[in-house]
Amino acid sequence: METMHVDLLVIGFGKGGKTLAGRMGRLGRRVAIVEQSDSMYGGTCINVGCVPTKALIHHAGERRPDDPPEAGFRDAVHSTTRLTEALRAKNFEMLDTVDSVTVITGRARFVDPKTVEVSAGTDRLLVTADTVVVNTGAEPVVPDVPGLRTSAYLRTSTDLVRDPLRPARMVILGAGYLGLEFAGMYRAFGTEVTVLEAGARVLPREDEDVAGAVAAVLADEGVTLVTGAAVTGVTDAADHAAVHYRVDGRDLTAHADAVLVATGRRPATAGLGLEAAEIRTTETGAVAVDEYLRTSQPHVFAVGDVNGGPQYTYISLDDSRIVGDQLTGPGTRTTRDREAVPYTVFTTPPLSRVGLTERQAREQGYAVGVAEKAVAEIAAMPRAKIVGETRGLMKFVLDTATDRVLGAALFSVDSQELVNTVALAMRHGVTATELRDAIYTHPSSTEAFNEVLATVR
Ligand SMILES: Cc1cc2nc3c(=O)[nH]c(=O)nc-3n(C[C@H](O)[C@H](O)[C@H](O)COP(=O)(O)OP(=O)(O)OC[C@H]3O[C@@H](n4cnc5c(N)ncnc54)[C@H](O)[C@@H]3O)c2cc1C
Ligand SMILES: NC(=O)c1ccc[n+]([C@@H]2O[C@H](COP(=O)([O-])OP(=O)(O)OC[C@H]3O[C@@H](n4cnc5c(N)ncnc54)[C@H](O)[C@@H]3O)[C@@H](O)[C@H]2O)c1
Repeated sequence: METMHVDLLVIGFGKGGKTLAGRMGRLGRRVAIVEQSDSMYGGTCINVGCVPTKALIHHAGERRPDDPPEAGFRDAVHSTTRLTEALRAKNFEMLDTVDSVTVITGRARFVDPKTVEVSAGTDRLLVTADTVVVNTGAEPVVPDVPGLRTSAYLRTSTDLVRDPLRPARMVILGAGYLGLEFAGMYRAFGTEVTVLEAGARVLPREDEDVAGAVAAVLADEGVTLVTGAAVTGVTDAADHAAVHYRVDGRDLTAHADAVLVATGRRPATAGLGLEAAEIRTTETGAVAVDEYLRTSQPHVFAVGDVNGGPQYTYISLDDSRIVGDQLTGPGTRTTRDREAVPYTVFTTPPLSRVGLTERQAREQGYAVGVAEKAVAEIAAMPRAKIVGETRGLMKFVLDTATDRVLGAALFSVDSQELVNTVALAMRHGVTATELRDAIYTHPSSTEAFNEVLATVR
């Protein structure tokens, strides 16, 4: 069997791992990065996650009412596929062209703490390394519902972003990020969408008024949202699936050409041989790490979704900064440095959040002030009217004792950009009054802060 030794071995071509591989390779270290699939160079985000979903959502928003749904959808999927192919090729090239970096296509598994076997078909390669970084991402959870796992109509987000055939009817299990983004996007392409959520409401982590505003917009678009739904079984008929569920003591059935599971993603550790390397995992199956992202083996780190942290591309990127700091810097950076990490659910308009919800702030005993306004009523934000997207609301949660911004929920056009300004302000101690009285360009969405932050009560 062939063998090789490297300074750094990265398992999985995700955001954090590829960034580290490039950084260390450019410093002249011998690096190997292993990716199990030649259609995944660059990882989940660019191939089957953030980028294709946001591209499809963009195309859905560009549709005119008289556009034929079938052609529009096919064109959107094809143009998205061209985009992901180009990004994948660029990602591969960015590492492949660094002299000391070797990209290996195959599946990796630890055989002992310092040795990893890579297999591709009948080929085997043994790689030993001084440092190993596990970056294998996460995979969809398929709930144990009778008939679901064997249904011919079961789909994951990965299947859907590559499928040019638009289902006429879709049932989505789960009303989290994935469920709501796909619901809005498919609905805009003309699909009849039913979302079955087990919890009492959509986006259970958000304030009730915010989640309610998102639900109202989706319902207005024609999405059927069922909360408190216990999915009891799936049966395949000749040309569709029947999804059975129980809500408020009643047994109901929804019919679908595709059943999308959007019930969370779990760290991808199956078959990695973590036991052979004596690398500990958590109760949820994530690779256990300390605040420096070191595993129970001091020379092995885990970055990105696989370490059980928040599942966002920019967290995987930040993980790579922490490990990079361990490998070539002062080694002081940790996950505890993270403050006010924002996120966006790409519904239309998008919902962006940072910091505490109003509920959390009250539970934590702050002297809570709330500044809130419906987008349609913000006179100082003509941008919403210019682009014809006046739905949504802006809400700030403030500490009236210190004038600090504790959190924000921005359900509005451009909020995926706005939230970064609020997060930066929170991190650097900019007060609510300063944020309110700052000079913003016109016409922009940010200038809404002048008006909304003046409504504090
Ligand atoms: C549909 C969808 C939409 C999303 N939208 C957003 C968004 O808008 N914004 C955002 O920030 N996040 C979004 N996310 C989450 C984001 O994609 C992930 O958090 C991020 O990609 C995780 O990156 P990672 O570095 O952990 O690894 P990944 O990018 O997941 O890479 C892991 C790689 O490891 C490979 N691998 C696994 N096991 C092995 C093995 N044994 N051997 C070799 N290779 C292996 C896999 O093939 C994969 O390529 C979305 C996710 C999904 C599914
Ligand atoms: N815009 C983004 O940043 C973005 C977009 C998509 C995905 N992601 C990432 O991917 C991860 C996975 O997303 P997700 O939406 O699948 O997970 P999620 O955890 O956000 O939501 C899952 C939802 O499914 C519900 N659920 C669980 N089991 C169920 C069942 N049996 N029947 C009905 N409902 C059920 C839960 O109550 C929850 O509301 C997220 O944690 C997120 O970090 C991010």
